[in-house]
Amino acid sequence: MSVQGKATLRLLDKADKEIRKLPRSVKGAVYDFQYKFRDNPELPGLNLESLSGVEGERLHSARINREYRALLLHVGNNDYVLVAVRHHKDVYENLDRFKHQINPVTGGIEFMEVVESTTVRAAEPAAPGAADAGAEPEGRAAADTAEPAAEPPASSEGPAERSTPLLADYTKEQLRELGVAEALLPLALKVTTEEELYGLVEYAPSLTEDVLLRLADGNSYEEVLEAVTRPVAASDPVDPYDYSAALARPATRVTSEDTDIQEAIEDRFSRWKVFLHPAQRKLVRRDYRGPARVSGGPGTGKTIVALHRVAHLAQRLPKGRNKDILFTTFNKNLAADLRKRLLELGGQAVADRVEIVNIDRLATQIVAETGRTGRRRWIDDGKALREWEDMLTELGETRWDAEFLHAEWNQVILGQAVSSRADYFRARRAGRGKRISRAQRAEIWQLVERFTMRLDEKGLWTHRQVAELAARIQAEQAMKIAAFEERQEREGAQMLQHLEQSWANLRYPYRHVVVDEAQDLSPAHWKLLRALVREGDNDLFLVGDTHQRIYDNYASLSSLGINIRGRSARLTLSYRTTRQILGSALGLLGEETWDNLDDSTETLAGYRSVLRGPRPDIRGFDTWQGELDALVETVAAWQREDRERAAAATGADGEEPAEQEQTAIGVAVPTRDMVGEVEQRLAREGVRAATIGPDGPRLEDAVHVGTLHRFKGLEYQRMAIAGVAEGLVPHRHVEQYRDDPTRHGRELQRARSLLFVAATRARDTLSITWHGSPSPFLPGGAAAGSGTENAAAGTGAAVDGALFPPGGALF
Ligand SMILES: Nc1ncnc2c1ncn2[C@@H]1O[C@H](COP(=O)(O)OP(=O)(O)OP(=O)(O)O)[C@@H](O)[C@H]1O
Repeated sequence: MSVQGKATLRLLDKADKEIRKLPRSVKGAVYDFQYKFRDNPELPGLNLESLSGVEGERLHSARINREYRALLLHVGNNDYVLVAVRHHKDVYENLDRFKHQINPVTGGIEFMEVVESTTVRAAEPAAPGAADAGAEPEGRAAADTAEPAAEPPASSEGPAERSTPLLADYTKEQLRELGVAEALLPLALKVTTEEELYGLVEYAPSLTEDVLLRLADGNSYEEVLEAVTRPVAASDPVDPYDYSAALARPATRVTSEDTDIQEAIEDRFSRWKVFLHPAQRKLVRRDYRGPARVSGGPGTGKTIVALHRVAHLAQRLPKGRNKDILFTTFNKNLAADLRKRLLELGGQAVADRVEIVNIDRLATQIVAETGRTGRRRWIDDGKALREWEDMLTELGETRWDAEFLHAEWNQVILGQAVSSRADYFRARRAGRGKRISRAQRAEIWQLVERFTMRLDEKGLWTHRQVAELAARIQAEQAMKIAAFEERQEREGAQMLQHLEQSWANLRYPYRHVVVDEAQDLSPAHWKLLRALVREGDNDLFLVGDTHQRIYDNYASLSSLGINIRGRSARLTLSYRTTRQILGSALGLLGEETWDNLDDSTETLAGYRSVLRGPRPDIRGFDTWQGELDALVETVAAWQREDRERAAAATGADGEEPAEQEQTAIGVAVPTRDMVGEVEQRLAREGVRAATIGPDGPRLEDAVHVGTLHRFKGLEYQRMAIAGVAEGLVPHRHVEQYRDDPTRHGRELQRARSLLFVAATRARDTLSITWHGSPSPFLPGGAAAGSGTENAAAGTGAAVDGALFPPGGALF
């Protein structure tokens, strides 16, 4: 080791959590320590030494202050990785419990603490004096097990159950093949209770944690191998002694910048920015020979992958000032959020190269630039339908009704970006029910032409119309480019002399297009995006989940010139939702099948979480007023609890809690009227509330109230969904489509998705309530869990006794 050289000091996954839990004064000392260490690790005051005292051992300790020590792995040269910060009393005894290895399956560096008495260890804070209240998932998990309504404590199990190890069906060799850390194998095969298992995985490497919880969930060896281990296995042979090579592998979850440690100390650290899961990292960095798609259940980090992908592509652009990357999504407020987060992730240099705009706005800009249309006013579907009705009345037309024509125009003509009568004769009408003849198609086409002229004359248009027009404009542009390039190839230099300026400026606007929330885009949107970027390597990158489709847009990408075959991947580990919420939310999806944006089906197989918390609470009331009263009480109680927890986290010496996170609470209801009522009631009880509008929440620091739609893409620690009643979820108006089974089925599926989206916004706590009769989407037991308006009667749902009940069984 060179004595004069400066050192690099990185932070290993999970060590940041320990730092965040430390009292402020200790954090200050860690802050000074990392500066000094990087400048000169040999500084005498730092006492850098091999922990065992044996020369050449990798695990070192260094002095942070009188009481605390840093545990460091020496990787090679002056490269160190900070793996833990501990009180000195917890460092020097029983050294054998600290283990590190290069995982032979993934090739990543792992550090762990093997604690025999796991149950006790799990309940302790990371270090003496540390505040554990604001802790990240593990901290939450430990606290949550105290809830009486949650899983029964381990001690309630009978002696017979205690003695059978949870993973008795597996061999050491199988666990090893799945990537469980060698040092934890004996304990993993010994644990007999859920508590012990959680104690064990708290300080285990992430892969071990994921594998063990999945097996305990009842998944088979093969399933875990497929869903968890294979996606992160090293692609090259692993040398278990080469720590430098291991440091560079995606499986080593380590920060790259020195400033990351500072951010962890200052509570500005965002894990998503640095600790990508190896499966996420692979998707971000890969070179794709064409369009690629990433799917995955809610909270699996699709948006995070899209953000990193954009930053990765931006960093590889040739020097310049053009915005060569388009990053788009469906909603305006989500585009604003992406802009903020990309800046946070990549800084101004990256943000300057990226156009971030929601898809409809992009379409509007493209149309406006051509000057083809003049000033127009937007109308929504309701207003467009009234225009149809007026037109048919004026024409005395009775063969077709307005509702049918509007749907045909939206779903078939605009929906598939059909731009000529001839194309309409050929258009697929899948999902439209009633068959129509060629002569009838001719009649419909004529009426649609009349209708669009009528809107033109009145200066009106719909978003779908603009998307279709923009797609047409851009497709014409792409054809011109192709013609130009063909000519250029034929005529070469000769042609350049005769170039008109307009031809010389022909180019695709973007080199790369990245799309978030892909499930909600319409065929016209896809046609537009396809024409904005040259077909080729890394052209289009899409992330989305069709289970979360909440607008009436369906697309078959391959029929739109976007071929993702062989370039599709799925993320399966949720970073947002607890296992309990995830299981219940999956139950809301029923037995439906979902498409994969490409004429085939999509599943959520393997979708899982390693976080845990209380089971969702589901309650019924006789009337909406009774439900409202309970809702307000719940929200007030959550706020009280969070205030008390924050107060308890204040150190004994009055020191501020180390991690002060404002608890975010969301309240979703099915209708706009209910939003108003909830907001008023909360305000009356002195709870600060704000509605979520089209641009997002009107106030950050308040309880957010909105319709189910408005919660798309958002995230809350505590989430209440009220009014999940018959007639409201799904809304009774879907019954008007009873005679058209395809349409009816589609409307029902969308309503399920909407409830699924709202339920999966919750991180820790989820409450679902209803009045009258429960929504048919709530599993059968909902009615049995019903209470009455008389307060305490509303009880949590009956709980299945299984250790980790399968998805959907939790209600
Ligand atoms: N590698 C990671 N490390 C830490 N946190 C992560 C990671 N990946 C994602 N997250 C966190 O998980 C949460 C969900 O991520 P994200 O919003 O990207 O998921 P999503 O799949 O797009 O969700 P949805 O489909 O529900 O909108 C966020 O809080 C995000 O910061």
